[in-house]
This record gives sequence, structure tokens and C-alpha cells, in this order.
Amino acid sequence: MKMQPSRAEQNQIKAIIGNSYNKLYSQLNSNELNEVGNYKILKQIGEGSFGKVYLALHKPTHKKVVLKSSDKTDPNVVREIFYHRQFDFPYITKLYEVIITETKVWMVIEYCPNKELYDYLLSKKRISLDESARIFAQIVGAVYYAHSLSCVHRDLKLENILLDKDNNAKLTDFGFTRDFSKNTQLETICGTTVYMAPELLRREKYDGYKIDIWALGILLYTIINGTMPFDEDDPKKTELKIISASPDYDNKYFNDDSIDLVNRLLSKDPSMRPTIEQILMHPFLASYGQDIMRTSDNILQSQKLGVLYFHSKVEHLLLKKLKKSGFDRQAIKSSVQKRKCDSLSSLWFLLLEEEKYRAEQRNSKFTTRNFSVKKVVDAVQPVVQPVIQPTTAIIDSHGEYIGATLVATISAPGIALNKGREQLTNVRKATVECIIDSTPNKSTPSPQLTLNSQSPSRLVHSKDNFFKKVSKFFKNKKLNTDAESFISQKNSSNIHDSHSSIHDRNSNESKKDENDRTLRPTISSRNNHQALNMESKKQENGVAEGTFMVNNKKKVEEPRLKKFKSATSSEFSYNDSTGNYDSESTNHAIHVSNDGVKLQNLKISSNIPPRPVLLSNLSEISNDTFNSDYSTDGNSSSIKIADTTQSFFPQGNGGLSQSSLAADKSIIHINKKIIRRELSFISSASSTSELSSRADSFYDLATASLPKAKESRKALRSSNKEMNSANFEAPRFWSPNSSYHRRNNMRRRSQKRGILQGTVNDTQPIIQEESSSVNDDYIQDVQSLPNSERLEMDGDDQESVTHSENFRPLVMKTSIKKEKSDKSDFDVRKTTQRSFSPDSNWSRTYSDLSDDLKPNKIMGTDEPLENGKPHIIDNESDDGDEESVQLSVNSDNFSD
Ligand SMILES: Nc1ncnc2c1ncn2[C@@H]1O[C@H](COP(=O)(O)OP(=O)(O)OP(=O)(O)O)[C@@H](O)[C@H]1O
Repeated sequence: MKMQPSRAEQNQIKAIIGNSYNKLYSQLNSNELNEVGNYKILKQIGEGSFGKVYLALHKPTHKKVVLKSSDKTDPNVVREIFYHRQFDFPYITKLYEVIITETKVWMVIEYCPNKELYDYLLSKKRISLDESARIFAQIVGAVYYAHSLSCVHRDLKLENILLDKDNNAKLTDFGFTRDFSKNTQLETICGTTVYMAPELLRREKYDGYKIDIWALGILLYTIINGTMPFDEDDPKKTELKIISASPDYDNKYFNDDSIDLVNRLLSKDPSMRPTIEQILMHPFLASYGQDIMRTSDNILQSQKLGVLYFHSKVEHLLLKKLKKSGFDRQAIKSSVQKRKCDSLSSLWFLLLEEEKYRAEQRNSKFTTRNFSVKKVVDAVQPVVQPVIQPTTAIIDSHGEYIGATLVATISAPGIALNKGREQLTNVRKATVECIIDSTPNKSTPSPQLTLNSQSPSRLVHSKDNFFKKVSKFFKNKKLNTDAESFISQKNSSNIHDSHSSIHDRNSNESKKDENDRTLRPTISSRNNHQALNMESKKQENGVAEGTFMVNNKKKVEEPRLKKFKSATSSEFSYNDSTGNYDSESTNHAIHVSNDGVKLQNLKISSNIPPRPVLLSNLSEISNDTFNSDYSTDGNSSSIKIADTTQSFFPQGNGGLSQSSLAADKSIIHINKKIIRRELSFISSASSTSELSSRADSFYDLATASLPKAKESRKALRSSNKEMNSANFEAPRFWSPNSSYHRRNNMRRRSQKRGILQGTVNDTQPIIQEESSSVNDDYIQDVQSLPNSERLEMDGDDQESVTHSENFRPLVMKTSIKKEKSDKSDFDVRKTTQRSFSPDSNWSRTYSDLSDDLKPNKIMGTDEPLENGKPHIIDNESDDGDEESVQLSVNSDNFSD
């Protein structure tokens, strides 16, 4: 039965809301994005055409992850998530969580600190045969796994293979993946020219598996040789070579086995190419291939039988610990097994990694210790028989008992104590570590002695500390969400029971929040906006690429394109193409010439189901995420956030806008896919992070009138002629200068993504997310801290905000009234005023742009821009209400 909260509880709830409100207020003044969901953003590490890639910290566990943001306008994001989350394989990056905010989709991905294989190759020039075999076998393993699940990747290339800390390969980027079954054929041409199989270039229907295998051949050749096998300045010549030439082999780098394998992989006739199993069995891969095949088969079998999770000892132990700390076992299991990609499953996977790592460490520790211990005991025993008293129990950070520190006093001075071959004389006292057993209840441990001058205090801390803190973190999040939802429904009598535990709330929170507001250097939104506008200008003025102008002065190196990417995968069409070769993309694909220069008419089918665009509706499709008390995902707050554009506070009717209908349709559409895949829909809306969702929403609100400005920027950006010029030289060695595939980043990537920049009715936040300026040292610091200390940092470092002097309140009426009896430090105002400062760039609109900045064409095409806006999308409602905008997308998204 639901209970009405007491007066005191209500006051507590209000205090919490007050805190949240004030925190949000400050955050809105901040120019940077510090947090998304449970993740603290540390720094930007990459950038794509539809978003940025950040290094981030999972706050409850302090594990590093990668946050990849994509605009919701990116038509491939659904595809990417849909496939990526199905994969759980050692050589594929793990997708932990998906967070959906107002304008963005955030993918939380396993962090691979050693970057791309591309970078590794650059640094080494070429990779030795043995290492090539090892890395290549892992890549083939990943492809074997994906193919076994009837998925083809279609964009295998050096840039899509990352390396983890042990230099293991991890396949990533599933934006072009699709289902594929034997004996069917595909038509959509996608990939990167230099990796494309001849049949793709001949515009024939193709076997999806075989084009992946061709790309593997290109990869193998390239890592061994240091140059690509078919690579000419003129793309046409490259194509010709792919179709008819054989690769050249340098005997300095290749042996017979590698030549044989590459030749087979690069068979012009797809039917002559080996199967993926045959590749793994090839002599070149030696034992690597067979081991990986065995591992893959085991994983696939477990996955098929539904026993991939919760069957190992480590998993049982972890589950037990989580349960003990108050987590709902079933909720965790459900999250993980259904691949919800929510905060619970991400917590699970991150903890599990840590547990596995620790278990491995322990095993190896035991082995070494037992070995050395025996020697020492043998050496010591004839001399002295110390009386050993345990003094401190050694508990690892997860509460596991692994031994005890002992002090053995040796009474007689001058006794010689042998430690291996070393002889210590005059030892009076030695700290001896005694490994008793990992099971605490064993009554008669058999001590094994080793000399250890250092006390293992790092390992000693209170048993359940870690899990308690993790649990507390989630509970606090939950309480925040509940409290907010309580306020939003305060006219309703149904109050969630969990409010009864409101007293558990950290009473010092508001004080702490104050302290948390540390200022960090950022690029201000104003500068950012200026930069964007100036960038447009610069392009017109012919200012060198890589700089932008502020106040007519050359200001700084433009950092965004510092890393150039390959000519990206695209749905290709050719200038000289006469026929409609690509029925899968007939009406909707963006036709891009091979060199990415010429764009043909873009047609967007009006009956393409809209994608879920607005967060307000997403909560409806992710209710199953919120069953757990520990989920940080708030299903109600997302609605509130979206509603902010109309009224910040509750409206009583659930506030479904027109967009609900649009999103409903998309939900139905997506659900079809889900049913087919027998997977639940992803969790979404990690909205208890006030900054992530609310700020995002606020940015929308603040910039709702700016789509045209965005489009103009995009169109102008794509107009950069310099970027369009392709002038590649003959095959060359990889060197930092050979930026060959790394140019034309933004424009090509958008083409790859199958969507023309500026063609979608979205609203671009003028305030760009910026990474926090936390540097590597900070990360190192965190890492080097003992767990006990690291955990103490929790909560203290949750927020850091920057105040802007120009920020003044926007008129906003709240329905919160201060209770007379309310003794909380919540500064409740009946009416709060906020407005944009007149000179704030936030309030700039398209009309502020000078005429010379307004484009009249989509560059590279003859597509006119109507009032600076491409006419090809026409779904915006008349009143321009952003809530009613439906996105038309490349329907390749839903088909091939
Ligand atoms: N899991 C990861 N670990 C470490 N770095 C990563 C990870 N994912 C991405 N990065 C870095 O971020 C950069 C951009 O990522 P990514 O290529 O996935 O973006 P993208 O938008 O998909 O680009 P594209 O579509 O052109 O491939 C990469 O070059 C890589 O260095």
C-alpha cells in the first residue's frame, strides 16, 4: 500500500529538490558538460561528424570508460546500438550503457587506452609477422563471432580496430553492420574505397561475409607491409587496381604463409575467398587462430544456450556481494541478460571486470607466494620457530578475506635468517605475511611464511566498504529521482514507498555541493559559438584550415580536426553511374561520389518511420529499466525535462506533445526489430544526472530558434573546397605525414553516415559540450590511489561548474512554496527570474548572422537552401515548435 509521506519527509524531499534545483541552476551557468548519467567526463579523446568521444569515469566504480555521443540526427546510431549491444566477445568493445538525452545518444563503451590499430601501425611503421598473426587472429575472431550471429560488419578498417591496455584488438563501430544470412545478397555499397571488394566496386550484388573477408585481406597486408595494397592518388586508379591488380609482396616483410593467406583473402572472385573458419585454421595464424576459434565457439555456445552470464564462480560471488549491499539480484540479472544497456548492467560489467582482474591477480599472487614461502620456511625453520600471531586481517577491496599480517619476533640476537639466497643477520623482528586462506571460516589455517618488509595495508580496509558505497551511490540517485517525481506529482496522492527511507539521505549534501563547485578552465560557449561562426567566415575568406578567427585576429589552432580519418564508409553512387544499382537505397540514400565530392539529389521517403527523437517519449519505451530501486534512470524526469520547453514544472496531464505520436510510431517500428531479435529495448534517459539531461534540454530551449544557423554552419563547413580536394600519392609508408585517409573528416564522415549535413530539422545547441579539463594526471592520481581512498572521493568530486557573469535568470514560475516549518537550507523562491544577458551568444539567432554567412546552397551540390535551410526535409510543423519536429532519416537505417 502506498503511504503518504509525513510532513518531515515532505520537507526532506523539498530540501533535496531544492538542492537539485540550485545545483542545476549553477550547472546551467556552466559552459561545460561535466557529467552524463553516472559518468564524469574527463576529457575529449575523439570526434566524429555526429558527436564527440570522451574519456569518462564511472563514478560508482571509478572505472574508465568511453562516452561516444551521437546526434539523434545520425541515422546510423540506432543500427550501431542495435547490433553492438548484442555482442559480448573479448575482441569486441563492450557496450555498457546507452543514455539518451534530449538531442544526443550517448554510448558508454569499453575504454581501449592504446587507441586505434591505425595509430599503432603509424608508430611502428609495420608490425612483425608474429604480432600481426596475433592481432589479426583476434580481429578474425571478432568477425567470426559476428558472422556466427549472422551479422556482417561492412566497415572493417584499421580505424575501427582499437587496442586495449594489453594490445589486444577490439573491433568497434557497428554503424554499418546488418543481418545477413547465407544465400542472400546485399546491394548497398558501403565501406571505405581502399577496403572495398571488387564486386562492390563493380556494383554487383554481394555476399556480406565475403566483403568482410576481403577487407580482412587488406588489413593483414597493410599491417605487415606498412602500406595499403591498392592505393593510388586517383580513386579511379585505386578502383581499377582493386578490380584487376595483384598486391606486391616484399619478401623482407612477408613469409610464404602470410603471402598465401593474403592472396586467398584478396581473391577477386568472392567464391574463392576462404571462409572465416578456414582463415582461423590457416598455418599463418598458427595456434592463435585455433585458440580463438575454441574460445569463440564456447562463447557462442553459451550465448545460444542462454548461459553466458551468472555461471562462473566470480559472477556468483559478485552477485552475492551486490545482494548483500542491497542490490536487487533479479533486477541485475534481468538487466544483463536482456542487454538493457542501462545503469545496472553497466555497473555489473564494470564490477565484473574488476573482480575477474582481481581473481587473476590473486591466483598469480598465491602461486608466487606459495613458491617463495616454501623456500623461506625451509630456511627459517632450522634456526627458529617463531610464534606467530595474526595481527591484521587482510581483506581485499571487495571484502574478500585473503590473509593476515603477522609479526614474528625472533628473540635471539645475531640469528641468521635466510631468505632465499640472501642472508639477513641480526634480525630481531620481521614482519611476516601469512597467507592463511581465502575462506575466512577455516578454523585451522596452515601458515605459510614469507618475509615481507612492507605491510600490505593497502589491502586492509573495512569489509563491505566498497559495495556499500556503490549501493549508497545508487540509492542516493534513486532518492533524487523519486523526490523529483514526488514533486512533479505533488497533486497526486500516490507517493512512492521508497520515500520512507529519505532520512538516509546525506544531510551534508547541500554543503558539499557548494564545495563541489570548483571552477575548471573551459572553452566558453561564447567562444565556441564565435568559433563556429568565424569558422564559416574563415572558409569564405580562405583562411588556412586549422585556424579560426576571433576579432579578425588569428586566434588559436583549430583543434577539432587534428586527427583526420579515413575516407569514410558511404552509400556510394558514382557520377558516371547510369543505372539504379542500389535498390536498397533507391529513395533515400544520399548519393555520394566516390571521392566524396559530388552529392546528388537527396530524396527522403516520406513513409520512412520516424526515429525516436524526443526524450519525453523515450521514457515510455524503457519502463522496464526503472524496476530496480537502484537504477539511476528516472522515467519521470525525462518527461519533465522535455516539458521544460513549455513549463518547467508539472502540468498534470503527463504533458505528451505532438511528438509523442511521432515517437510512438518509431517505438512501434523499433519494437518490431526488438521482437525479431528477442531483446528488450535499450534503457534510456539517464536523467537523474541533472546536468546531462536537464542541461541538454535547457540548451535546446535556449537555442530553439537556431536550426537555420546550424544548417548554415554545416553547409558552409561542407563547402570548404580545400577539404574536397583529394590528392593522394602512390603507396607510401605510414608516417605521421601520410594523412591520406584522414582528411575530409567531417564531410566524408557525414556522407558515410548516409546523411547530408544540414538536412535535418534538429536544433543544435549553441553551447557545445566541452570536455572537462581534467588531465591525465588526475586519472593517474585516481588510479594510483588505494581503493579505500579512491572511494572517499566519491561524492566530493561529482560536480564542477563554472559560473558565468553574464547569466541572469530567465522568468520562471515555480509551484514550490516555502513551508513555514521548513528548516532546510533550501532557498525556495516563489518566483525566480532568469534571462539571457543581452550580449550572450546563447541568444543569437540566425538572423544575427551577417548575410555573407548565410549560404544559399548546399555546398558540393546544386541543392538550394531555402532561407538558409535545405528544402529536402519538410517535416517541421508550421509553428516551428521543436517538439513537433519529426526526423526523416535515411531508411537504410531500417533496412540494409
Ligand atoms: N572505446 C574506445 N576507446 C578508446 N578510444 C576510443 C574508443 N572509441 C573511440 N575512441 C577514439 O575516438 C575516436 C573517434 O571514435 P569513432 O571513430 O568511434 O567515432 P565515429 O564518430 O564513429 O567516427 P567514424 O564514424 O568516422 O568511425 C577514435 O579515433 C578513437 O581514437
